[in-house]
Amino acid sequence: MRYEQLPWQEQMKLRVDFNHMMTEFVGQEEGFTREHIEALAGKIQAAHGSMVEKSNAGGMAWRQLPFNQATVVEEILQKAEEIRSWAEAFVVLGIGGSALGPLAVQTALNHLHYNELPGEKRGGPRFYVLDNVDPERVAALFDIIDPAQTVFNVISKSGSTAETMAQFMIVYDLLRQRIGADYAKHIIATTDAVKGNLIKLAQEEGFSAFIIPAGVGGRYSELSPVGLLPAAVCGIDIKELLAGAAYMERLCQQADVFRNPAYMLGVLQYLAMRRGKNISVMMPYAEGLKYFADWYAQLWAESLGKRTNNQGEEIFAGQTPVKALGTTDQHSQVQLYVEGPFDKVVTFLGVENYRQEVTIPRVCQDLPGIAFLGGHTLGELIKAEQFATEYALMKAQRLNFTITLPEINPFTVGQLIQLLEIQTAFVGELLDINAFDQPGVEEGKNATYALLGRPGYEAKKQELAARPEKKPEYLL
Ligand SMILES: O=P(O)(O)OC[C@H]1O[C@](O)(CO)[C@@H](O)[C@@H]1O
Repeated sequence: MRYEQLPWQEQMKLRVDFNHMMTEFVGQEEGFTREHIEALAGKIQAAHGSMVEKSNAGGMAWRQLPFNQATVVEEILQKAEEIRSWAEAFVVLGIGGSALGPLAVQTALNHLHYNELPGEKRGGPRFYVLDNVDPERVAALFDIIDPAQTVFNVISKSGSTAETMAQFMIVYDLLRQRIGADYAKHIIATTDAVKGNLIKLAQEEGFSAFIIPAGVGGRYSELSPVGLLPAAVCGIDIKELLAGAAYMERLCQQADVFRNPAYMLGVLQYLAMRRGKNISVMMPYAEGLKYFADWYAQLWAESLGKRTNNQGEEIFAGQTPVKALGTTDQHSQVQLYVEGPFDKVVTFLGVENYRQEVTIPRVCQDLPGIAFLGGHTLGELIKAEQFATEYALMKAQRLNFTITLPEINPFTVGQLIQLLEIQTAFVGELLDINAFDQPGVEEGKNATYALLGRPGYEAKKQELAARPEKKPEYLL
């Protein structure tokens, strides 16, 4: 059934307003018109065909996650219930897609001061994500948790990421010293079924493991056990999260290409890139969606930032993601967006109904400059500010569009994740690049291994030793 033939209740519960993308802004240099889209019809159809082909060949296994995890979801719920029965803290050790998704979903769907709530109100263990090896940050965490009352979820698709495995080794040693034989119940691995060191350790040491399915890369893994276990441990309804993602996936499967919201969002970004907009600002107008900007930054940068296309031609593709937050960054970045270079597109993530409301009291009524605020709610204020910022950008002919969630809940968050992942993959097809690898990070990893004396990296170590001394210009 075509998207528009779906009953209105089934039509997309996220609304996408192309504030200044598809509107017929004739005469406005920055507007796109339907003609721009239709001129790409052949390319859009080809990209769609390639998406279907790759999906059918199992290349986009992440698209099936909303449908094929019933068994593992039950296992996760059971494990979460056990952890919630005794653990005071749950710590994710991971980085990139192994950390940003859990952080984004936790922030969206739990109390914004979840860790500070009293235990009976929190209902589950305090939640921490350790996604760096800054010694001060790692040491600081151990100042506020008791390892004997903590579960550490080590998440690594490769099972070999230096940062995550270094954190693991610290925790592994500390737990064995502090707790002894039954330390294993304090560690849960989420990793590949066969690749890497982590699965081997789990099997040898007997700690629980959840598997990241083959074909699910880190930045596309939030709806796998990577995100589902931490969410379930913190009391988030993971079945609703998957239901929302399933809704969006079905919507994108049913809609024809020109009505597919993920595809259309992708086409507009593609058009913008071709017009030199090499910066993509993600600006949620909700504290709950703040870390979605961080999650999306990796998804967008690591998927699309590629030197060559599938033909081996050097194209240096990609768009620089910028994390912003409304209304906060109206007072730090919007000046640039309204008056600076015509080199960016702004995506607003709006919310129809905030889950809490606060009324501004009618005080200071003798000061007209602020008295007008009295009686309004903060929800009215933040939505007015969002609209005003969209308007200011549009007036300055700056490309922007808005994705609006009716409310932030597991269902809409699941939709948003699936929507943005499909959008990203589709732009990868339009650019004719591989959106699922990240060759550009290997050099840094290898240099790190060499500097730390990893066996087999001696040649790299010599190369590094021969490097020209880095002399900042001002020191010459
Ligand atoms: O889950 P892993 O294999 O530890 O990788 C962590 C992150 O590092 C990267 O591989 C980049 O180095 C990301 O793609 C990934 O999300």
